[in-house]
This record gives sequence, C-alpha cells and structure tokens, in this order.
Amino acid sequence: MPRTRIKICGLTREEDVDAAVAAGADAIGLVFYARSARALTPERAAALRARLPPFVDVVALFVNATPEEVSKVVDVVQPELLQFHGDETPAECERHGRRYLRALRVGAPGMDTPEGLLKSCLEYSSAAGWLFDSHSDGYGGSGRTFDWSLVQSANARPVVLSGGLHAENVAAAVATLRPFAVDVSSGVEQAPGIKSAEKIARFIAAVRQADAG
Ligand SMILES: O=C(O)c1ccccc1NCC(=O)[C@H](O)[C@H](O)COP(=O)(O)O
Repeated sequence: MPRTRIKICGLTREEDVDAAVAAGADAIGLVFYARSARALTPERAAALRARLPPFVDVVALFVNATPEEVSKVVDVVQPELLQFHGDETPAECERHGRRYLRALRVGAPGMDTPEGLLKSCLEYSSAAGWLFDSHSDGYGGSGRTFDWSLVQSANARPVVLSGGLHAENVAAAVATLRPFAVDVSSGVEQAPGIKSAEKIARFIAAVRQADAG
C-alpha cells in the first residue's frame, strides 16, 4: 500500500515552510487571489519556494483568478501543480496547459449527494486529481469536515481528502477512504496563516501511523 501523500496548505512564513519540509510533507500549498489571511503575492511565494529541497512540490491555489493572474503566478513561482478552488470551468482549468487539482466543495449545491459529486467530478476528468473539501462561504480553509462517505463512489482519479483535518481525526480519514493524499491548513495552525511546527509534525506522524496500521 503506497504511503498517503501530504500537502500542508496556506503557508506564509519561511519557518513554516522549513517545518513542513522537516516533518516530511510532500507538497506545500500557496494561496493566491483569495480573500484569505493566507494569500500571497507571486513574489513572496517565489521567496518561499526558493527554500524547498528537491521532491517537495509547490501547489499554487486560485479562487476565480483571471487568466493573467494565473499566468503571472506560473511565470514567477513555477509551481508543479495548480489547484482551482473557485467556480472555474473545465476549460478555464485546462487553458494554462498545466497539471491541476480540481477542488470539489462537498455540500455545495449539486454536490451534496454521491451522484451529484460524481457528476461534478467527471466534468473535470482532465484533472490530475480531485481535492474534496468542505463547502464554505470563503471557498476553502474553513477548518470544517464533511461527510466522508459521500466520496466513496468517486475514486476514478487520485483523491485528495481535505477539510477540517487535524492530528486527531486524520487517521480515521485515512482508514475510511484510503485517499491518495490528505491536505490540511487550519488544523496545523496557531492562527490563520501562522502554522505550528508541533501541529504539523503531529499531523504527519498521525498519517504515517495510519499508513502503517
Ligand atoms: O486556505 C485558504 O485560506 C483558502 C481560501 C480560499 C480558498 C481555498 C483555501 N484553501 C484551500 C485548501 O486547499 C485548504 O487546505 C483546504 O480548504 C482545507 O482547509 P482546512 O479545512 O482549513 O484544513
């Protein structure tokens, strides 16, 4: 059984990037053009990216950004993966010619049943993976979980489980869904955009223990 990949999202500080790498994260998520305390400028994000060793990816996350805004981040930050977390259509996700994660906000209108969720998933069959997150007014970073059983029927693409995860519930999430990856933001923070090295380490240790279980 391959180990569960781990993305630590919403980083804004050098020390938090270093803590995520030291704890064994596979990817860091950097937020752009969202109403969030975690949002960065492309130039600030490039400085954070410069600290990464090989084999730790940058996921650039957007909420309804313009094509020009996405292109600037692609040019300046050079992320390995894009993540579209707003209302972007398949064509808007595909137009940049880059691999992308499609965030699917479970509980949003039409995405509150397994059938509705699967229908939405299949519209984004070009995605490198589907990131299932909790629906919220702010689009993401809510710190809230959703009913994980809704995702069972949608494992056609690599599943990234997200939304309200933390060190105390991630083992149950891994055991329930065996996702390709897990993603966390609020659950490893001491304040919005300010991560806790101790919470990051405990989260990653809990995933590793679940993988071994
Ligand atoms: O992180 C944000 O502030 C954010 C704002 C707007 C859209 C998406 C956002 N984050 C996307 C992520 O991938 C988060 O890691 C995901 O929503 C889970 O967040 P959390 O429930 O806080 O772990």
